[in-house]
Amino acid sequence: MTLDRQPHIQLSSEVDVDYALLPGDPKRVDRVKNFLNDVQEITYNREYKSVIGYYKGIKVLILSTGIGSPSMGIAIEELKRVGVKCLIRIGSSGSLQPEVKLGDLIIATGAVRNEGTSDSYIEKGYPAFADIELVHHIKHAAEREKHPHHMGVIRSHDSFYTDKEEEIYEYWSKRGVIGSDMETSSLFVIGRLRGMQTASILNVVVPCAGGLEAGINQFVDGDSITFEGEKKQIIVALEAIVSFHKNKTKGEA
Ligand SMILES: O=P(O)(O)O[C@H]1O[C@H](CO)[C@@H](O)[C@H]1O
Ligand SMILES: O=c1cc[nH]c(=O)[nH]1
Repeated sequence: MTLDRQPHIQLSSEVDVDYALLPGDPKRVDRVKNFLNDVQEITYNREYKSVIGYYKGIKVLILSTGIGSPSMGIAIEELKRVGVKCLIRIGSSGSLQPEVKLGDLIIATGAVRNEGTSDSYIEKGYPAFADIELVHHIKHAAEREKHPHHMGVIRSHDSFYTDKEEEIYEYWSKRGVIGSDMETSSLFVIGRLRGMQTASILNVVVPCAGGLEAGINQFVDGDSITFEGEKKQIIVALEAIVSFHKNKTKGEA
């Protein structure tokens, strides 16, 4: 794989794939493998681990993007250069509303741009919002799975441990924001600017009332509720790709 090999993700256009799932954690890439056929491990450079496989006959790339928006931004740019068209983040998140429970899924329709990476591209007035067509397919897939899910605006941030975290969470919670992560807003903004279709499905691993460290530690240790949420998030993302693809290619045959 040397032709136009990208410096960080270490992939080239030889991957020849339209769809990518983007977890943050490289370990999640291995867990997605269980849902795919004909899996091929491709690269592992820095935080970027990639595999390719097939789900119901459709070729899908899984690439981890690490923690935070700078590494997400790099991944998007390099994926664009190798020809990927459609990106779905499968991330973990905190809840900002009591009805959004551990292991529930959040389908982000938009995201508050509290990260700095998208600012290096375009002024804050530019909205971070998901591709409506993809969201439609994700919503229907989540309904078919009968898994609790919530649609709404989330907040993407750059830090966990400032002196104002409680105030910040309360501020956005009161304004109806339902969850928080670190990459969704940059995915929506940079992806849109580069003409890609993007969406984000988040598995809630930190409860609304707090307990950040405990929540993330339990998820790392394989807590059953949040691991079930992760499985559902993977199935929903893959099923959404299948129906999106069918709809796109309808009438082409
Ligand atoms: O589990 P992932 O997808 O990495 O997502 C969340 O987890 C990390 C922080 O613990 C951040 O990347 C955040 O967005
Ligand atoms: O607030 C939170 C909780 C979990 N993960 C995040 O990125 N943010």
